[in-house]
Amino acid sequence: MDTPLVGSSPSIQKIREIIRLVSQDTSLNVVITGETGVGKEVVARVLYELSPRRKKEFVKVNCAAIPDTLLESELFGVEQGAFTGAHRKRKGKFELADGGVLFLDEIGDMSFPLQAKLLHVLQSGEYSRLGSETNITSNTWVVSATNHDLKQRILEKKFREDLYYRLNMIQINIPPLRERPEDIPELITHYTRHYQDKYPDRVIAPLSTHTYGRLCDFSWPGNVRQLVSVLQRILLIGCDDETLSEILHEHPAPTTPDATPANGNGLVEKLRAMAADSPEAMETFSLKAIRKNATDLVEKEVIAKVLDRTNWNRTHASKILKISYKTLLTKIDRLNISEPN
Ligand SMILES: Nc1ncnc2c1ncn2[C@@H]1O[C@H](COP(=O)(O)OP(=O)(O)OP(=O)(O)O)[C@@H](O)[C@H]1O
Repeated sequence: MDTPLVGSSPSIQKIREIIRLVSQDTSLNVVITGETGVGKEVVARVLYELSPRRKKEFVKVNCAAIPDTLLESELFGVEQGAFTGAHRKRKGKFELADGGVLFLDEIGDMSFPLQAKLLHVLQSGEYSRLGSETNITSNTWVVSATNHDLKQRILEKKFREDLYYRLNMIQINIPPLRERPEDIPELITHYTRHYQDKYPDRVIAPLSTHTYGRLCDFSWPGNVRQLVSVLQRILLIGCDDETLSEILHEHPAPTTPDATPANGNGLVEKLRAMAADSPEAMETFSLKAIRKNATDLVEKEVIAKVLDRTNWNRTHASKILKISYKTLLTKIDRLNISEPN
């Protein structure tokens, strides 16, 4: 098998078992959920590689990356002369994935009108190229992935409930890496070997015990993708302790659009609490004042975290925050951030 699904935490073992069962019955559409970088595409590829469909194509479409007008022709293809510029017939991804797997990544971002068209294909088992009347029978296994909470999107009227049930016959949820830290050592071993094989001419020193410990203890907001990229950097370029602190924290946290208080900053909760403490104050707040308060709350949390991680080394903290030393001191003072005793 080409794609490794590394890990032996209980959740990865359970996912392996689901994959083993589902890959034998490819009439059931699958939705894979989880934060960005947890391995949704890895799971989709393993499903494909274990299924009888592995002899045909695995075709990936990123529904968020392609503008809506193009996505339709990308999925269903175009007949010659269908519109100005359609000089020749072009097969769509459905057709290319015939007998194989169509992996619809970021399905939660597909537009509502296109969702209706996709639903029609899944219900009727047929589609036609743009500009053509001829129906083509669809024989693809549709595996989708999203980091949205699709049920929430349904409530917000951004995702069709009927399509949800068509796509989501089986759901595989991959927990974030911070909830399965026992997978980290295995991932480190796997990817260290991977880079040693990939760069046979380079001397790749094993990680020091200290660095290994830091990687195992980190919370990995960008999940396995972040771990792999940090590890690659350490193995190929090397990295002292201070630089490691910087690179661990320069990665943006994942975007979890529908998740409750993102990344633990709890901002919304805090604003709610402020309102509960003083409903009158909240009522008289201008939007501008709310925005200012929100910014201050976020800034205070971020600065305090960075200062904590740098042991209150203000020079280092200002570099990480990309502000001048002087601005940092002003903010510490204004936001009332105090050094722990
Ligand atoms: N269990 C795993 N075993 C081995 N490699 C993994 C695993 N999970 C993720 N990876 C690696 O991490 C990186 C990101 O994985 P992948 O693209 O599958 O994540 P994703 O959840 O689909 O991300 P996104 O939501 O951003 O598309 C890839 O390099 C992939 O090979």
